[in-house]
Amino acid sequence: MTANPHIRIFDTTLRDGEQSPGASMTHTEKLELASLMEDMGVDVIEAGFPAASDGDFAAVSAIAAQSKSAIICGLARSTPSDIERCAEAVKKAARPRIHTFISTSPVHMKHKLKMGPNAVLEAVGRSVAQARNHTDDVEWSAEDATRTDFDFLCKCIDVAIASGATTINVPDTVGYSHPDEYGALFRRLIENVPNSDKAIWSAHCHNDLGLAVANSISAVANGARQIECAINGLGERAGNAALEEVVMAMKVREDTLPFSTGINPIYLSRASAMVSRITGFPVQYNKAIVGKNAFAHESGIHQDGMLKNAETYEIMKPEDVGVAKTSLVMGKHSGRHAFRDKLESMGYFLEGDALNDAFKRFKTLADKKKHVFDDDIAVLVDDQLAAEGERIVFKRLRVVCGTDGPQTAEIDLTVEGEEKYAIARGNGPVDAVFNAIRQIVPHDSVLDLYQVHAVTGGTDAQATVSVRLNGEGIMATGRSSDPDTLVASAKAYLHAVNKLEARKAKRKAA
Ligand SMILES: CC(=O)SCCNC(=O)CCNC(=O)[C@H](O)C(C)(C)COP(=O)(O)OP(=O)(O)OC[C@H]1O[C@@H](n2cnc3c(N)ncnc32)[C@H](O)[C@@H]1OP(=O)(O)O
Ligand SMILES: CC(C)C(=O)C(=O)O
Repeated sequence: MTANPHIRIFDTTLRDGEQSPGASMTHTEKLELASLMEDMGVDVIEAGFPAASDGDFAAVSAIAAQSKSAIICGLARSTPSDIERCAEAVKKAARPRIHTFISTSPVHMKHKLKMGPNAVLEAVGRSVAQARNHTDDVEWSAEDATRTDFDFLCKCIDVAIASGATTINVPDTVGYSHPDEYGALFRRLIENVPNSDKAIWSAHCHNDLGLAVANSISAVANGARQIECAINGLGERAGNAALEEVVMAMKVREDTLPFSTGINPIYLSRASAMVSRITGFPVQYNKAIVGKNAFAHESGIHQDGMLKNAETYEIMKPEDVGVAKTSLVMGKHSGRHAFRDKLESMGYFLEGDALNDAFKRFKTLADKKKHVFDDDIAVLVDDQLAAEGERIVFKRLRVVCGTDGPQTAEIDLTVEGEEKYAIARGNGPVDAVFNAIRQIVPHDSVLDLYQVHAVTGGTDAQATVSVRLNGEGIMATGRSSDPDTLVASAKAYLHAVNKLEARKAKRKAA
C-alpha cells in the first residue's frame, strides 16, 4: 500500500492572521505561538512581513533563531528592499524561506500597482531570482490569482518557476472562488504550466463567502500539496481557511480525501485557546473542531444516543483534538436518560417516583433558566430530599410588591394533606410572605437569620435562601433554592418551620 500524499501545512496566523484588525500580537506572544506550532507539526510558519516594521522584522528574526525543524518564512513584496529585509530576517532559521508576491489580476494591476502586464512579468522574474540568491526555498504568489486571466497567470507562473520558485501559491485573495472552480483552476494550471512538476502547488483561501476550507480541500483534491491556513481561521477580513478544519477534514474523511498532514491534532484546542487569548478574539461557540459546543449535546434524543454509543452523534473523538471529553449539557431539551446519568455522576441515585419528580422539577427550572449548572441540579435534588415527609408543604405563592405598596403575599400550603390559604401584608415582600405563613402555622419563634445568595451566575441564577428560627429553646434552620427569591424564601422558612414543629413534637413526646 502506498502512503497518502503529504500535504504541507503552512500556518500564516502570525502574518495574514495578524492582518486581522485588532489581532496584533506582542513579540513574546509570537514566539510562544511559533513554538507551539512547531510542537504541533506545522511544516511552514509564515512568521511575518519583515519590511512592515522593525517589530515585525525582530519577531521574524527571533522566530527564525528559535526554530528547530519547521521552515520559517517571511513575506515580501517584489521590491528589492522588501526581499533584502526578508532574507535578513529569516536567515537564522535552519530552514529559511522567502515568500514574494505581486498581483496579477487586471483590477489590481491597473488600479493598485499601476503597472502593465509586462512590467508585472518582469517583476516576477526579478524578485524570484533575487530571493533565490539568498535561499533555495522560494515561494511565489500571484495575488488575486482567481480573478486573473488564465493565460497571463500561466505565463507568470512559468516565469516564476524558471526563475527558481520552488512553491507556487495560487491565492483566492478576496474569497471569490468556489470549490469546483478553484479545484479546476489547479488542475488546468498543473496541466498547462511548463515544468509544473518542479514546484509544490499551494492553496491560500480567504473566507469572504465562507468557502475557504472547502476551496482548500478542493485544491488538494486537484493537485495542491500545501495549504495556507490560520488557527481559528484568523486573517484579513473574514479570515483564512481554519487550520484545525482543513487538518481534521482530511483526517476524518481519509476514505475519500486520501492525504496526510504532519499535524498532531491533540494540540488543536490548545492552539485555538492560545490564539484566542493572545488576540482577545473569542472563539465562536459553534466553531467546528474547537468551539465550546463542538462536542456538547443538549437535546434528549442526542444525549440518549451519545450515552448508548458516541458514534451516533460524533464523527471524531474530542480527546483526539485535545478536548477533555464530550459534554452532555443539561437544559430544557434534555431527557430522562441524560438527567439520570448526570445525577449518578454527581452521586445521586434516584429511582421511580423520586427520579420522575426530580426530572419534572428540573424541566420546570430549565424552562425558566438559560443555563442549568450542576450546582442548580444539586440544590434541586437536595431540596426535594429535604422536603420529603414534611408536614407542611408549599404549593403556590403570589406576591404584590414595588413602590406603591402595601406589600402583600397570598400563599397556598397543605398541612398534613389539608389545603390552607392565607393572605398577609408586611414590611416588604419577604415579611409579607413570612406573615402569611405564620397565619397558617402560628408559632412564637423569631427569625434571627435570613440570608440570600446566588447558586450560579447570571440574573436568572437560582437564589438559595437560608433562614434560622429561634424560640421556646429550639433553633431550626431551613434552606431552599429557586430562581424566584421569594419562592425560595417561603420554602426555606417552611423547611425551618417543619423542623421546629417536628422537634417540638419530639420534646412533648419525651
Ligand atoms: C493580500 C495580502 O495579504 S498582501 C500583504 C498585506 N500585508 C501588508 O500590507 C503588511 C503591512 N504593510 C505595511 O506595513 C506597509 O503597507 C508597507 C511597509 C508594506 C508599505 O508601506 P508604504 O511604502 O507606506 O506603502 P503603502 O502601503 O501605502 O502602499 C503600498 C505600495 O506597495 C505597492 N505594492 C503592493 N503590493 C506590491 C507588490 N507585491 N510588489 C511591489 N509593490 C507592491 C503598491 O502599489 C503601493 O505602491 P505605491 O506607493 O507606489 O503606490
Ligand atoms: C500575499 C498572498 C499570499 C495573500 O495573502 C493573499 O493573496 O491573500
